[in-house]
Amino acid sequence: MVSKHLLTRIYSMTRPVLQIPQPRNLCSHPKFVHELQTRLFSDAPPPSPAAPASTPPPASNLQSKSSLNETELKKFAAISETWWDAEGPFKPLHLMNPTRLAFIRSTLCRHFGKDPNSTRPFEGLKFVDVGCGGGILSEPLARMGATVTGVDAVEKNIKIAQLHADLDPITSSIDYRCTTAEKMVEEQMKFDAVLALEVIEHVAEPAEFCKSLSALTSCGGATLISTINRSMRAYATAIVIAEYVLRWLPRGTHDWSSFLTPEELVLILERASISVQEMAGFVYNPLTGQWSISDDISVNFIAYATKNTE
Ligand SMILES: C[S@@+](CC[C@H](N)C(=O)[O-])C[C@H]1O[C@@H](n2cnc3c(N)ncnc32)[C@H](O)[C@@H]1O
Ligand SMILES: [Mg+2]
Repeated sequence: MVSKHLLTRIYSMTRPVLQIPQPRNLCSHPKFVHELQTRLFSDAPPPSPAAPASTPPPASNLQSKSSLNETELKKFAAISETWWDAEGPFKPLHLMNPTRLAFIRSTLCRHFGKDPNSTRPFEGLKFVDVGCGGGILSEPLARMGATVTGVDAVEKNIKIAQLHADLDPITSSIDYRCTTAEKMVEEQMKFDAVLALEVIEHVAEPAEFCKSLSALTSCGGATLISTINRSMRAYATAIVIAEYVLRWLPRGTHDWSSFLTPEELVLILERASISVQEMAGFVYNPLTGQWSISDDISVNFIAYATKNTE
């Protein structure tokens, strides 16, 4: 286990050389709880009158509840052509895919009473892959028999996803759309399983986003969300090592302060009427170059949750 002290030393030694941004230390801020609540729940009550006057909430909290974060979307638009380059910026997702698919297959087969040994266990089920990017996840889900809708806010991603899916008759059935979860809620769309993998850390309003995911999930359906923990270890590995040392991802891909801890994710899902049933970590072994499922949720983690009945 890497100590916080050691990480701090590595950080202070490498920061001037690699020009790594300082993580915003929200935890030490006296109004941490309120700031966090404002960020997670835009309907959070104001701080108590006894507390010193705070600055007004950012404009985004006062305007629409759109999940779009233009700065984040520009990052993905800039690298959209590299989605299917297994050695490009999405290499970590390509490497992680078999492991996360194993978790999805196992939890969803249990949830829907399907045979995990079948080649097409998801036959007859409707899935939506929110923030599907180039379709790295949508395609194997379609191959496992699901009727898949893939949605992404970046038009270029959808074009790449469609082009790639059209190469195979099985995946060409995927319904790709350039839209958002909240717009699909307006269209009253429902799915047996709603998946948003590695997306929540890039959206504008995580709590509202979860409410949209919940509204898209049918009664008795399942929701799967994966993301990165807001931990010192995640800062050291997912940002410093992945972006600045190994340069797997373009610098600035991830903003540490946008990460959610597993506890925060459980809380915002609970408020969206979704109960987390199981969580697992994904850990990377640099010696084998492979990811595996683990109890260690300190960096990458996934939550399998079910929609509460009304
Ligand atoms: C890190 S990628 C993950 C892609 C895919 N889910 C996977 O794991 O292979 C994040 C994706 O979310 C998309 N995205 C970001 N914000 C979004 C939003 N508010 N609504 C829909 N898609 C969004 C980005 O365009 C990008 O393709
Ligand atoms: Mg990410």
